Amino acid sequence: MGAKSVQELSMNGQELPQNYIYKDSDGGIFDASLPIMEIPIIDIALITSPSSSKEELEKLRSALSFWGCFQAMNHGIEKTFLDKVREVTKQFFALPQEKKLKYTREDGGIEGYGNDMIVLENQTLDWTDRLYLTVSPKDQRQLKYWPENPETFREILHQYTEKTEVMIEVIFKAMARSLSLDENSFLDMCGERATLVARFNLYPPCPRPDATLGLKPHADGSALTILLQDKEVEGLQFLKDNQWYRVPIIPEALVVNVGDQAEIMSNGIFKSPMHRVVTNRERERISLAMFFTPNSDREIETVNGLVDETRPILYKKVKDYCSFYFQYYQRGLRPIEAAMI
Ligand SMILES: O=C(O)CCC(=O)C(=O)O
Ligand SMILES: [Fe+2]
Repeated sequence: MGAKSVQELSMNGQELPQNYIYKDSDGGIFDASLPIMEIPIIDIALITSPSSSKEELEKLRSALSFWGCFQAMNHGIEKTFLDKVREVTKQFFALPQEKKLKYTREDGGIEGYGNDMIVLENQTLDWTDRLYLTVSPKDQRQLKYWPENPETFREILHQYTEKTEVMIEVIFKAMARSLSLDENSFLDMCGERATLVARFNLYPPCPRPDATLGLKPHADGSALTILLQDKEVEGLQFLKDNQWYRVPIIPEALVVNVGDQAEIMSNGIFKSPMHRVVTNRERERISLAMFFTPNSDREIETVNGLVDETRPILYKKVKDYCSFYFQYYQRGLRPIEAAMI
């Protein structure tokens, strides 16, 4: 890692480096008392079978068209297991710095442990350290970046991967059914070797929550993202009609959001929502995002059945979307705009 980790900066308690500060933040826009979001709650058990509850499917369609996200409950992953995932995440970041450096991201690489990647001069940096790992397909795992400490880290991540994959399949099938499409429409387009990437995020306490962001505003480049939030510390916010909303914590729930590639596949019916993470002066926050992304050699386009005279096609075909994603992200631009017709 070139620069110091955010964790080290946080522990030093010195003046914040200038490149973490938003010059136009105007004091206080990030930690203003924003409204709490009335984020829809979807019962996954009710959308699992082909004979799913019509009502719950309609709720899903409406949640993803309005907000682009929901809290998943009753998803089949034990509460105690989610706690274990949070625990190993915290334990990893709590290791002494020299132990974590073993997993450091290489220059020009994406996987591994590090802080915000610098792709632009004058970029405002995110107040976060992260560990980024491809978890599926299995033969794509680069185990040299997988922590061996805490001892159970790898096994828990492996199990969490399998559970998340089951959930993603259920959700994608239900999304298709909610639009009266064949249930495999979206999954088939993603391909058999779709990628699942785990991003563990640590947001250390920050002396200037008024002028820094844990994560700058962005929409995910994935098709779908499953997020495990910190159990106690809030920070995630979604944007809707120019207003930011705080996401409430439900410890046993997982936050699911549409990514740009599912917005494209659904011809814009499902929205890939803008979101950001604010920092906290006193407490650190962790989260784990699982990004489900079509294989990079797949052409992604609007699926059959979602284009007609009233709804013309909105997006071009895209391929290897994530390869240009970061350049846009760091400029504060939306990569999906490059795909708009
Ligand atoms: O930490 C969070 O709550 C959100 C993380 C996120 O949006 C991401 O990793 O893309
Ligand atoms: Fe995100």
